[in-house]
Amino acid sequence: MTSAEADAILKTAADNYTATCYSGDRKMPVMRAVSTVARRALLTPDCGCLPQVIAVRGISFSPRQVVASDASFHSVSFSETDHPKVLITGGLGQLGVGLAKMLRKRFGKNNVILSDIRKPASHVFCSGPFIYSDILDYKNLREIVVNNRITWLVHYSALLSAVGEANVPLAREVNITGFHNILDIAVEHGLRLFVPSTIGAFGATSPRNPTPDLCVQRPRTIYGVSKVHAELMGEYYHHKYGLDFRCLRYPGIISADSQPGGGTTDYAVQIFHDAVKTGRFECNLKPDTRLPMMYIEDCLRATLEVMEAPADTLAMRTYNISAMSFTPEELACEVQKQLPDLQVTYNIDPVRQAIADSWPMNFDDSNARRDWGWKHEYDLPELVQTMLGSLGSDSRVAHTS
Ligand SMILES: NC(=O)C1=CN([C@@H]2O[C@H](COP(=O)(O)OP(=O)(O)OC[C@H]3O[C@@H](n4cnc5c(N)ncnc54)[C@H](O)[C@@H]3O)[C@@H](O)[C@H]2O)C=CC1
Ligand SMILES: CC(=O)[C@H](N)C(=O)O
Repeated sequence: MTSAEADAILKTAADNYTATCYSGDRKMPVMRAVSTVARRALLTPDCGCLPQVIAVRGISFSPRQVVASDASFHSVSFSETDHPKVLITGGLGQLGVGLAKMLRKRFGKNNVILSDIRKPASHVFCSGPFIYSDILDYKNLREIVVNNRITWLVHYSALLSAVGEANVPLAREVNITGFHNILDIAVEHGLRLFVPSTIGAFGATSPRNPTPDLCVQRPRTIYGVSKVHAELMGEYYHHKYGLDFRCLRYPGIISADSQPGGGTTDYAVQIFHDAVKTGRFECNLKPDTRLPMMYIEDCLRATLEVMEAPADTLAMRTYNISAMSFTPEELACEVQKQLPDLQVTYNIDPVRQAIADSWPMNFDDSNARRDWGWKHEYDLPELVQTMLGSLGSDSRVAHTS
C-alpha cells in the first residue's frame, strides 16, 4: 500500500467516525473500523511515513467507551502541521484573553480559539476566533473539537475560591462535572490537555512555608477540593489512558487589563486600580497575610513553556510555579514608593481571610525549575512598576482629598 492510499483510507475512516459521533451513537462501530484500518496501514511495509505519526497503544476503555489507540489516531492531525490547534475554555476571564494573544503570536491567529459562555467585548471578538462553549454541554464541546481539529485544550473555566464558597452547587457542577467532560473529550481525541491548579489546592494541614509539590492536600473550599480532584484525575488518566495531561499550580495572578473573577487574591489587583483612580484602597485581607503571587506575563509564559516541554522532561504532571510572595502591607509600601499619597485601610472579609490563612505563604517550585527550566522574571518591584506603567501614569491620582 502506498502512503497516499493509506492517507485516503485514514481520511475516509476519520470522516465516517466524525459522522458517527454527530449522530450521537456511542456504540462506536466505526471507531473499531478506524482502529483496524489504522493498524493495517501501520503493518503495511511500503507505508513508510505512517508509523512515525501514529502511536498504537494497548486497547483499553475510557468511561465513554473510547478506544485509547483511537485517541492516538486523532493526534495524527497535530503531527501533520507545524502548529497546534488550541481551544481555550473559560477564555473571557482574567487569564484567557492574554493567553490567546500570546499563543496567537506564536501559532497564528486562526490556530487559537477562545471560548466562553459570556459575550466577548468587541475588541476581543475582533482579535481572533471566538466561539460559544459551555463545558457542561459535552456534545457541543465534542463538535467544536472535531470541527476545528483541535489538538491542544487549555481548560480555564472555573469558579474561583470566593465565588465558589458563595455558590457551592454551581462550583461543583462547573469545576467537577464540567472537568469530567473535558477529560473525556481530551482522551477521546488525543488532545494535549492543560488544566491550571492553584495554591488553593492546599489547606491548613499542608506545610505552608514553603509548600512543596508533594505533601498533604486537604483544602476546605469547594474550589480547592475540585482542583485536587482535577490534579488526581488528570494524572490518573495519564497513567491509565496515556492522556497528555499537564498542570501548573498557579499563585495569585496579577494583571492590569483584565479583572479577577472572584478569588481570595483579588485584592492584589484591585489595589493598583484604586491607587491610580482614587488614591485610596480598602483591603479585605489582614495586613500581614502572606500569599504567593505572580505577574500575568510570567504565568502565561510558564503555561506555554510547560505545554511545549518534551514529555520526557516532565518527571511529574502537576508542578508548583512561583515568583514572589508578599503581604498587603508589603505591597502597599511598594506602591507607595511611587504613589506616596496612597491611603490603605483594612476591612476584613472573614470568608476570604479564613481561606487565605489556610493557603501556602511561600511556594516551593524547585521541581519545575529543575525539570523544564522554569524561571520567573517579575519580582515585587518590577511588578509594581509594570502595573502602574500599564494603568497609565497620566491618569494617576496621587491626591488624598
Ligand atoms: N487568576 C488567578 O489568580 C488564578 C487562576 N487559576 C486558574 O486559572 C483558570 C483561569 O482563571 P481566571 O481567568 O482567573 O478565572 P475567571 O474566573 O476570571 O474566569 C473563568 C471563566 O470561566 C467561565 N465559565 C464559567 N462557567 C462556565 C461554563 N459552564 N462553561 C464555560 N465557561 C465557563 C466564566 O464565564 C469565566 O469567564 C481557572 O481555572 C483558575 O482556577 C489558578 C490560580 C490562580
Ligand atoms: C489563587 C487562586 O486560585 C485565585 N486567584 C483565588 O484567589 O481564588
